[in-house]
Amino acid sequence: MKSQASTDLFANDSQLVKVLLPLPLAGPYDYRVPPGMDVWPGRFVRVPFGPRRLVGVVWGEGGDSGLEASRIKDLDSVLPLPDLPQANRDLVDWISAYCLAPQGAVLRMAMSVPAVFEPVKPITLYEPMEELPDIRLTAARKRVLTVAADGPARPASDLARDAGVSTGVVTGLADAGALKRISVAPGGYWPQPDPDLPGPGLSELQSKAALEMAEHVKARDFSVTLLDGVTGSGKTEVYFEAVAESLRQGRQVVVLLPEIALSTQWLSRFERRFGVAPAVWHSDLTQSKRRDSWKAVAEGKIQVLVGARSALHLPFPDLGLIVIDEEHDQSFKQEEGVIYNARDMGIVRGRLAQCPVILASATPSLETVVNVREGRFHKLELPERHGVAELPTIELVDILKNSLGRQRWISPPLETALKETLARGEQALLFLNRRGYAPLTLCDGCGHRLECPNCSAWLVEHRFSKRLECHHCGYATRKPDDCPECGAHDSFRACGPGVERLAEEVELILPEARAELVTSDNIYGPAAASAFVDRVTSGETNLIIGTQIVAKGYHFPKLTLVGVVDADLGLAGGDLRAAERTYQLLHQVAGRAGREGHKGRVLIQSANVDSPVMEALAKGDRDGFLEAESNMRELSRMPPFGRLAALIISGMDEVAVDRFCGELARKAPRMDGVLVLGPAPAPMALLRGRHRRRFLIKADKRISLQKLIPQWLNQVKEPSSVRTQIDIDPVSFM
Ligand SMILES: Nc1ncnc2c1ncn2[C@@H]1O[C@H](COP(=O)(O)OP(=O)(O)OP(=O)(O)O)[C@@H](O)[C@H]1O
Ligand SMILES: [Zn+2]
Repeated sequence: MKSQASTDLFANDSQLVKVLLPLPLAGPYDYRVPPGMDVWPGRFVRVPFGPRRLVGVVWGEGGDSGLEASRIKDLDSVLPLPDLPQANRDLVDWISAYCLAPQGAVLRMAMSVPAVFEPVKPITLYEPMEELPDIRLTAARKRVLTVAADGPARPASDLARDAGVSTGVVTGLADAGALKRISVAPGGYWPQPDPDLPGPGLSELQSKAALEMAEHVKARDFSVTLLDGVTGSGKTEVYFEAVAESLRQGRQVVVLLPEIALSTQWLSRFERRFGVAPAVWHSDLTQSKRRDSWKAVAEGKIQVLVGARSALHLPFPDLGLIVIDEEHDQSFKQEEGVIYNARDMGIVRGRLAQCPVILASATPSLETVVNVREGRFHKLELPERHGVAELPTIELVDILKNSLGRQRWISPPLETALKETLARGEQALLFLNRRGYAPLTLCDGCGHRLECPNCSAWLVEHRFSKRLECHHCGYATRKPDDCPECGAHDSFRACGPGVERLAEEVELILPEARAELVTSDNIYGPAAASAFVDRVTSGETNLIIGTQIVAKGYHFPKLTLVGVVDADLGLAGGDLRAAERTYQLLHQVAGRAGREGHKGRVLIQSANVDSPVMEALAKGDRDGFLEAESNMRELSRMPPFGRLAALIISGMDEVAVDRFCGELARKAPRMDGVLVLGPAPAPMALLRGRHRRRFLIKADKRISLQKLIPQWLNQVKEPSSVRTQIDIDPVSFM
């Protein structure tokens, strides 16, 4: 096989290569390179696979598969695409080995856009003629010509939109010879961000942090830096300077953000700093947009891309910087398919690509804090809010003492604070991390609870959509008139609050408030998110009632009060990180208050006001809290001081699942430094109709779970009706 650099021809024309296909297969397959075809590792190739033709990636030299020569098939063709870069291929191998996922399943994440690999139809663009023919010019036509005059060749639809005319006007101008038609391969238009536009004047501390990060970028070497700054300290503005430095170096940047589809304020801030919007990557994009973006990344035309965790797998040929914003966020963990953590794999990607990684957070994860403490990561601190803004005061409201009225969830102190805030013309946020009207509906007659038929979960009432929904599998049904258990009529009672029910209470106590519900049910894409931002900024909305989607990132100058309705919600499950996560979420949401000029106030309603997490929140003692958490984890040898993995065994046939679990339990590794817990029914013992059992494997740091687990699983044959999922470093214990 030829390497990209060398052009030596092999004497043997029938050389073999390994090709990895984006299928959940263990490894690559051998193929023969037909005479005259030129391939090397990283090339995208089309190959026969059974009756199908599939696109895969040349992974290396073949020939050790032991297959008979006659059974090895020829490569079909080479695709006219840039190579999948070495760092991406290394990342596939790394994730596969670390997460114990089939290589092909990992590759599929890098090839998630099928349209990239299909032949493309050219599209027509329009640009002005050098000389205008003598034609009749209507106002509409003039507008189109003005728009076309400044800018690149564009599709008719773009010109029509910018000129405020129909596309017919554009094509009419082309027919009349006033615009030139050019036919090009689709690819989109990628304006380049300008690093040298004047940024905001940074404070001394901000500049110091920015300079240091820029130095890491200049070094063109792997490093990890935690940008640890309080909410509203300007972390974004500061890491933008590292982005600017990478742009000056002519190298690409990827920024991972949770909930990118909702981050309209981030996008406009980027545009203010760099003159143009960045490329974005998330699941809301159309197929053609995804195809264009994928290709533009591969061709180096996209300089800065911001996206959800899947952006990590895009084929950046020359990555100069990786930023992981809100690094502590649990949504970086992918829980389906290949189970991996994009924060951790982002760091691996940085090492493989030899580029710096910046982690930004006001509430860094314990893992990251320990990595800083042990000297593996650098740390830069921004201990103050930008400008005159101060951190808000945080008060706990003991709901055991401030008894709530029947069917009421807003305590008297919170009610008073809300009234005062709105009366001053300021804004408030009521936070309750629960969608819908009520989390539980039960029959007053017999106590029967409405449950999902496919999951171990209660059905959640949604009054606006007039349905009962399962938040785990999406099952939805109308609320029955009669109890299916005892037949009582109209006997259902809603138990507990969701945000919809809170909105009802707000209407009762604050009828004048201009309240708005913000949950993933009503704000689900960029357009809805930016309309929401506009309503708050303009003051049309003065009271936000929202779930965790409003907890982070937003910056509303007049928002001065945050009320947390039920601070204990996240503590219920009691898993390893329940307290840490609660701290992070509540601190983030508290951080929305008082971000500009007006002092902020936060009221946290809890039945556990004496718990360490609530006390730490009220005192603003993040480091003390983390220290105590860290000590506890160290004592119990839990991550990051020990290793943890979970096995989730599931299937439709409960007996088969239990039998398989029993066999696994008998073969479970018994050795020093390893503890296997389970099998136990998962908290979600039934999910989408599948019965689920869990094993937890806890081990000392010196032990490789990547060796131990396959050795264990290989001793027991998995029945075809059962599925085993491996979750290394689990964050969800459901
Ligand atoms: N030097 C500066 N000059 C002007 N505006 C600034 C400066 N630094 C920060 N800001 C503004 O202050 C606000 C808060 O900054 P930013 O959102 O970057 O903070 P953050 O640290 O990311 O906060 P959070 O963690 O709460 O999201 C933004 O509106 C930002 O534009
Ligand atoms: Zn369900």
